[in-house]
Amino acid sequence: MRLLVLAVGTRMPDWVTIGWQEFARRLPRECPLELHEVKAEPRTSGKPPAALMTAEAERLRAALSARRRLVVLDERGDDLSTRQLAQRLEKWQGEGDDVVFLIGGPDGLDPTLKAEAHERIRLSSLTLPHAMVRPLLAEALYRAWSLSHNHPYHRE
Ligand SMILES: C[S@@+](CC[C@H](N)C(=O)[O-])C[C@H]1O[C@@H](n2cnc3c(N)ncnc32)[C@H](O)[C@@H]1O
Repeated sequence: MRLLVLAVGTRMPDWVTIGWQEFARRLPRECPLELHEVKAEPRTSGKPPAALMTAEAERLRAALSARRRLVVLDERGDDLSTRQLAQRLEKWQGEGDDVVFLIGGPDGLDPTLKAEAHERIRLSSLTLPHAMVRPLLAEALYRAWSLSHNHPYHRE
């Protein structure tokens, strides 16, 4: 199983890239965590947020492969404990599909993408900056993997 994070926005600040890499590189070869970025629509275009999100959704869809489980990161999604996330990862691994985690841009994700997703999860009830979600998600996935594999990073 591959874990792919598909995110709106390129040219992230260094702290985002460093934070992402810090955790993504810890995942083992049999469960790699990869990042794929699509361009955000320029916020200077004067387009309304819905039009910006539609354009970004087209780019996200173009980057999606056919056989994958789609998980949307959304502040209104389901709350998962680390154990629940670990159980999800184990289940997805058993099903054999790659898992794609979608992170929206500054205005969020187009509602049609949210509707298409198999799951919607949140990392907090707070609205987080989209850039910050990347390292937080990488850490959460590494922690969940650690729990499943009895790795000292997270044991219960
Ligand atoms: C600034 S937020 C967009 C907020 C926007 N008002 C909305 O309704 O989605 C940008 C992206 O970051 C992610 N995000 C923000 N807060 C999150 C949270 N608490 N949990 C999970 N993902 C979050 C989502 O993917 C969202 O599309």
